[in-house]
Amino acid sequence: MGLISRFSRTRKFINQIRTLNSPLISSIRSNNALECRLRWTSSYCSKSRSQRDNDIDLSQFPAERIRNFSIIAHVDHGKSTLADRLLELTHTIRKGHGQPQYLDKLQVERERGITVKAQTATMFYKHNPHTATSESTEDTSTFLLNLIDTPGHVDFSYEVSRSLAACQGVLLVVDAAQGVQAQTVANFYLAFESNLSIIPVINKIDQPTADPDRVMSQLKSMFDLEPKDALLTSAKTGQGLEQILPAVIERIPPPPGKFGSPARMLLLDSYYDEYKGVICHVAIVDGTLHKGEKISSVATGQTYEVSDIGIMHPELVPTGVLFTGQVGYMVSGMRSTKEARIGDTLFHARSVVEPLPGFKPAKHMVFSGLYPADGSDFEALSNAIERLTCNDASVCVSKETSMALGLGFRCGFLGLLHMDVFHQRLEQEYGARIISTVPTVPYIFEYSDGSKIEVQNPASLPSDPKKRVTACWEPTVVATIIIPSEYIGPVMTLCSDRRGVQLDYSFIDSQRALMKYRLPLREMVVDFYDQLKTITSGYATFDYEDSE
Ligand SMILES: Nc1nc2c(ncn2[C@@H]2O[C@H](COP(=O)(O)OP(=O)(O)OP(=O)(O)O)[C@@H](O)[C@H]2O)c(=O)[nH]1
Repeated sequence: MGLISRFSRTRKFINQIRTLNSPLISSIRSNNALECRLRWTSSYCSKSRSQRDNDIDLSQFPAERIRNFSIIAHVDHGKSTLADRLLELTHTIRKGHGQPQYLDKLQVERERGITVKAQTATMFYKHNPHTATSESTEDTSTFLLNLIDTPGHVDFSYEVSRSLAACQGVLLVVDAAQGVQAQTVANFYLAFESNLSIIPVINKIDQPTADPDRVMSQLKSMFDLEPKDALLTSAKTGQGLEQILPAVIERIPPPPGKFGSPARMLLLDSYYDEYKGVICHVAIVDGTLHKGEKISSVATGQTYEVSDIGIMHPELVPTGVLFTGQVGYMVSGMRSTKEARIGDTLFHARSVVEPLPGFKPAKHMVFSGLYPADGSDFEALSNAIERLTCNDASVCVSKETSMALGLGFRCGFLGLLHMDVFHQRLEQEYGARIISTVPTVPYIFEYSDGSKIEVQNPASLPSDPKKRVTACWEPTVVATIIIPSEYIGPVMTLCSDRRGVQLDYSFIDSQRALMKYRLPLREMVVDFYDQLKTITSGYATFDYEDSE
């Protein structure tokens, strides 16, 4: 379904919700919250804390017995289903746990069947190097595997690049019938540029239209990945899944790092939990971190005491310690997620360490105004936005006022789907009732005196009779489009109608073409994706990145 039509469908849904009366909304909201709380508490309380602390001895897992890997793919090629099967295979979750796409925890992810937030799960797996299959043989060693399930949609590629920083390898999942698609290309290059080991997995081989040989030759011609290295699987029927974890262990290197050095870790993600406060996901690059120790932040210079530390197995399981190469969570008395800056280096207080490279800041592509549906609800909306941005730090927020709508906020998003998901989460998780303005893209204006200004909202362009606007720049993106060859003509016409400039044009096999265009972002924000899907009968796939 087109991005924009998904958007308009949700708007319709939002309008329907607005017509519900507020006591009903608040009762739904409190029931949801209660249900989540009960689910969490029952799994958490099923064992006592000390029992769980003692259950898992992480000192058994030196770096050589750890593998950190991510699952990357185009939208809907089966990442989350595959992640489920691997969690079942390693007994991390029960088979038939009655909750498909286990790691897609948000309500919006379940309703839309998409992943928007990367999730990590630690698994333990007995591997026999001689048989390359596992379990119950004598010469086995147990490995600790950290699996990171990532979103497929272009708007959330920021989540993918962050996840890859904690990994040494990836499973590149490709649908056996659809073959390589636009986000397969984008994700492959993210992994390739990070020097990660890439294991191609051709999934959905159970489909009648599956053609693994064609996909293998696409992988060879586009990415130089050898056909013999591809694993053929069906996450639906379970076929071929037994080869995956042995391949992860044998083909992905263990995490590097210095065991004896002071603790140094990368802050991968953070979110706010009502009971525990700020929970940070960290990758321990060097050294060991125990509960009770003090850590400092390179970004803020603040020092904190670690009050809880452990792994996601797949829920939070305290272990009291994390060693070099391990990925887990840490609670340290940070009061808000603003203190937990994603990409920050945390280290043993009073030690001297080299900061880790961190991440590029998220780039906001579209902006929109958010106003309370009822003007008197401004405070409630303000609270809801503040709480949600604690769990989605990639949104930027500033206050603004509109003549018609009163006091509100201008928010920057990574793309239209991200904006839509943020709106939906505000309504579903925080019961906010909002009116949002038409999305805009940021323009840069230059004045006759040489000064420049970035304007996200046309209404806020200052008019100063003493200064003349001499130049104006609009943001552009580089779009990658993959289409069956019969649609090349109409797609070229669409792109040139939208002021696109062709940058590349090639064939990925006898039936499919790959085109690259530089396009003004504004053209895409309107209805480009819907048009593209319409003129290609839904066969086009599309990805874009900022062209600067
Ligand atoms: N026939 C078949 N269907 C599959 C297989 N694996 C996954 N699916 C289905 O494909 C659809 C998408 O699967 P997901 O696991 O949600 O895909 P995803 O890549 O995680 O999707 P995003 O998170 O949105 O990027 C679901 O309806 C799955 O049931 C498979 O091996 N065979």
